[in-house]
Amino acid sequence: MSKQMSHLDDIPSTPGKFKMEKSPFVHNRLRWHSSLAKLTFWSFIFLGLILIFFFRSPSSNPLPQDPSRRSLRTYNWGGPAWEKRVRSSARVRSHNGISVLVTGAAGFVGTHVSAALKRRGDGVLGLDNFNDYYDPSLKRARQALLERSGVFIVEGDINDSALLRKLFEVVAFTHVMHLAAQAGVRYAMENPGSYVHSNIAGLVSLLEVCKSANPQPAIVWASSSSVYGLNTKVPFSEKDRTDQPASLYAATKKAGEEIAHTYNHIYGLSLTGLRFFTVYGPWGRPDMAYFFFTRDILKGKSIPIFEAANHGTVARDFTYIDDIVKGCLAALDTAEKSTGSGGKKKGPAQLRVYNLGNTSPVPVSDLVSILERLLKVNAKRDIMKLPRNGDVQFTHANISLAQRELGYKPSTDLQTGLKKFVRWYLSYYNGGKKAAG
Ligand SMILES: O=C(O)[C@H]1O[C@H](OP(=O)(O)OP(=O)(O)OC[C@H]2O[C@@H](n3ccc(=O)[nH]c3=O)[C@H](O)[C@@H]2O)[C@H](O)[C@@H](O)[C@H]1O
Repeated sequence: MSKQMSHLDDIPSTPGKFKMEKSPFVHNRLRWHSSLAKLTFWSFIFLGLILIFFFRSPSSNPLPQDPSRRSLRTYNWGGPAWEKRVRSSARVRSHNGISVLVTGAAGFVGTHVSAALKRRGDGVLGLDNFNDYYDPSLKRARQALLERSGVFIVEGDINDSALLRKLFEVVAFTHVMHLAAQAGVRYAMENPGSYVHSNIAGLVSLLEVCKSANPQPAIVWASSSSVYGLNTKVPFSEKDRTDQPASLYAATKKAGEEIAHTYNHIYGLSLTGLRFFTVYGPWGRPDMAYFFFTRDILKGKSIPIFEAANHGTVARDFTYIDDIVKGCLAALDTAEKSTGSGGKKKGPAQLRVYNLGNTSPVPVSDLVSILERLLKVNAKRDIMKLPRNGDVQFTHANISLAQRELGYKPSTDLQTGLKKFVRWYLSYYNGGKKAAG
């Protein structure tokens, strides 16, 4: 940079000043031409550097502002060796096993579900775009974990229809576990486009390819407890209204449920939406409160704890990851086949929605007390008004439908689940001497 500046400094500021040189006119012209050439040359270099910096550098902000940056990324896929890996990962190794494409496989729930399916002998192929919504090194660590158990994660975006079509050409997936999404309720105000890109456009892109696949797979996908929005009747039942979302995140998940209805109705796709309630546990998401509270309590930083009007309690039906995994597997196992083929519906197909919660909401302040005991550190509590940017005051799942039809029975209370999370957290970050991002 300073070198370029010195070249720029060599150029006189006005041509008039230039003519005042003592050297003869011709010599001056030659000097002028060579200086112009140098200026042009360095300008190109400078521009080139700016462009390289723009496209290559990771954002200094951990949460990128421009969702389209993600779709600008190109991924390498294809070729005989790649296809061999895809086939081998998706190969069913148990009697009556299923072959599942897991989108968002390097994500929190995706990693746990992929590992569980692989353990019981199902074929599993992962797909993930490894975006930098939160520390991608955590996603890479999850990928390494899955690789050791024989799950290959294809690097790509669900909006890449050509890639999705290729995957279905190589493997006749019986099921899709669709967990790729832009998560987080508060971040939706910062980067609304990323929610539309992943949760709406991405879902449609995936369903388009599924509807044309032959055979069509059955699809189980992640909806959210946030679809209950501003409802006040508790516990939340699947029969309750879901037309008052409090965040764009919730609105895109609600839209997903309507889109699922459409693809089920027109093309005979078998679709099951799972409304997850604040899932937590080892290998979790650093953008979630229990995770960054742990990091900040350990650092001695104060943590913002939300409180509703008139000191009202804010509570969540925190649900442990192992319970969620059981619910996901049960949803896959009870999913009926899609009925269409070649993009045409042949008959009515299954369309389901289930709450997967814990049925025992815990105030956020109690969550902090449990963390204090487990970490043996007092938290610096900064009590704040619940922001009006997507948060709802409480969630509480009625799980009787999932209990009846999926045999879903959560068995981990928050104290037990957080103990397992803290053990993982300390060994992952302190064992490896990493700093939590
Ligand atoms: O069930 C879902 O469908 C969603 O669950 C999760 O959302 P939430 O339940 O909002 O989780 P999370 O942010 O961990 O806040 C937990 C609690 O801490 C409170 N909270 C939060 C932040 C803070 O700074 N202070 C605070 O008190 C906050 O008010 C809340 O009461 C997923 O992130 C989301 O992707 C989606 O899957």
